[in-house]
Amino acid sequence: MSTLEANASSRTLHVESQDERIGPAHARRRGGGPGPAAVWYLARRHRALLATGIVVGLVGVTAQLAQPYAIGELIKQAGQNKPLSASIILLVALFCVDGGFSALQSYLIGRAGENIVYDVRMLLTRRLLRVDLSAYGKQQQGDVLTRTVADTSLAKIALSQSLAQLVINGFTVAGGVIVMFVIDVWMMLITLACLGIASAISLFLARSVRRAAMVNREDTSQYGSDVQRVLSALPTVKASRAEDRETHRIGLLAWKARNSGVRVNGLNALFMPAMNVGTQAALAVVVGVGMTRVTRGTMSMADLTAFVMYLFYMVSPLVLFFLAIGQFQQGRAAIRRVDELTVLPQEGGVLDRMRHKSRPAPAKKSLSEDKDAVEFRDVRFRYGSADEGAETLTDVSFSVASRGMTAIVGPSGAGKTTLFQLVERFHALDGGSILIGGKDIETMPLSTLRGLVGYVQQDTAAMRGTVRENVVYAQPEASEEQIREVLELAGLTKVVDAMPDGLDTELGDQGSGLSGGQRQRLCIARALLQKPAVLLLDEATSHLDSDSEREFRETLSKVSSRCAVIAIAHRISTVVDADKIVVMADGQVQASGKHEELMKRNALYYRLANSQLQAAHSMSHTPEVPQPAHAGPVSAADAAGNSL
Ligand SMILES: Nc1ncnc2c1ncn2[C@@H]1O[C@H](COP(=O)(O)OP(=O)(O)OP(=O)(O)O)[C@@H](O)[C@H]1O
Repeated sequence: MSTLEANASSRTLHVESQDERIGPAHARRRGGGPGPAAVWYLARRHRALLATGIVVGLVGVTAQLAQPYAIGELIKQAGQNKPLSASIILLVALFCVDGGFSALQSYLIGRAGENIVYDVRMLLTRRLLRVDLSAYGKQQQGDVLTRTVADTSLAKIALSQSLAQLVINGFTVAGGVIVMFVIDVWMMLITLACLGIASAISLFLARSVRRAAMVNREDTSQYGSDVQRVLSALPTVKASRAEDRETHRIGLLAWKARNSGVRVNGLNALFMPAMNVGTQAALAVVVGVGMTRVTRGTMSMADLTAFVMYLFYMVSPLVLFFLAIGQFQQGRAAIRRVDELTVLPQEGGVLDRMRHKSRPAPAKKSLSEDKDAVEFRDVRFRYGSADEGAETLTDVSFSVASRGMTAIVGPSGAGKTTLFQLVERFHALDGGSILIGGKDIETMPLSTLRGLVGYVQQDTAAMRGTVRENVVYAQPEASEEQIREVLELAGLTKVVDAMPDGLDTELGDQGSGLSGGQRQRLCIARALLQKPAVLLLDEATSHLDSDSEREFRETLSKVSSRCAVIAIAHRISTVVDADKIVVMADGQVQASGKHEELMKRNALYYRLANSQLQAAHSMSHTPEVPQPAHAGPVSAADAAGNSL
């Protein structure tokens, strides 16, 4: 492990140990409402570095403030023909302290900022990877990305640079004010009155900037989400000739973001004039009143000159101070957006994560042959709340033996995929229970559960990376021999051997570089490598040609002698040999049994199977399948959309 990796991982562990305290704890502290201030919590952990940076900056500012005095002394010494060496050394020392300390301050504040943004991004990464899928499904992916990348950067600037600027320039202004008070109280009160009005206007502007910045962040995020939506479906956009339509639609969002950005800039731009008008007014009044008092003899010319010099000296820090307020307010808008992401519900809950930490997944993944591998007991589930529609699954009950293949068939939308997702605990049940090896999955740590179950999804998920990385994704420590074995089982050996770099060939996003069928087989190889006790295959053969599917069926029969295979299948050829077939419709189990039985006693199964047998018959001229008395006509929809 490199030093960089070692540092990162030790830091990650440190941050991880504090992770559980963030979010819920803060939400509780504020009465359970939104805005858990996780970002502030993480920023506070770097307060020592921030404070050091600010103190170093203040030393630099003090050295800067002392320079006019040292120059005055030098001129005085020169005027009196005295030796200049001491004054020159003092002046050079002040220059060096000023330069050196301001460089050190920038470095320390920048470092603290990077530490904060690292911690925030690690927190977000962990939380997003453990997010409850139902909650995540409601988010726009582009928006999540904007919050994770762009908003965290803005938060970093606010929590490091802007905060430091506020303190250092605030100190400079306060120092100047005190010196000016010492020179002349009345003149200072007049100055404060003029600057006070300008400051009040600036503070009002700062609040408006924060509101406008929040709107601008949302608009920019919407634009980002839409660009992401279109880019992720670019071939569809092109094939649908939707480029102009999408350009127009995204253009409108870009225009909206542009307008809110212009508003933020406009409000920001008012800062300078507000302060300039204030300082110019103060200067005019100070010079007018000062000259009158000098004429009357109530103020010396030297004091008036010093007073005016300090007034000039104060202008720049004062402007920077208010600019930092504006920048800080923009950052607060970003911080709020990042905080909102940190409170997305997490799957499994704290208890599960604690169990997971103290008790890693067992190495042995086979289930006892005596017990059912999976048992669904009166499972009820709906997406969303009760008033959002009917139940997706109603009282689903069936069991799956620890060896052999169980096929699930049924019309599109019957709830088959949902059933698999419930086994993986992607969503919580509304009623009933699911048992694996006789144990309720709710009582298992997620890592144990998901170690027992291999899942090949309907939309196969290959990733950017090498073929090897894709295959070993769930089992990173797999040996070369094990990888070769599963590639052979999945019928990928020839494909991989023909690739330029074999197993180390790079694939693009979503596994581009492979055909749909090859991607599907890659995902099957990945699931097989895991040696699961239960293998869930969601239409895993839909992209395979007949030869590959036949080979894969042979693989399945080998695999199903070692574990339970549950396959959602849309090909009759995959289903006929299954040890058990479960027929689902409208979220309920209609019937279960073997192919021959169901052909005789279940009308839905008969229709689903027969549509394919008829199609096969018309292609191969095989004898017609006899229709039982109860069977209805086969609709085009049945033939096209059914999972069989
Ligand atoms: N994330 C979701 N949010 C809300 N409703 C959903 C979600 N996913 C699925 N559904 C709904 O749940 C029902 C069951 O969907 P599911 O994907 O389980 O069906 P399926 O039997 O696997 O269909 P197919 O054979 O077409 O894949 C459908 O009516 C679908 O619209």
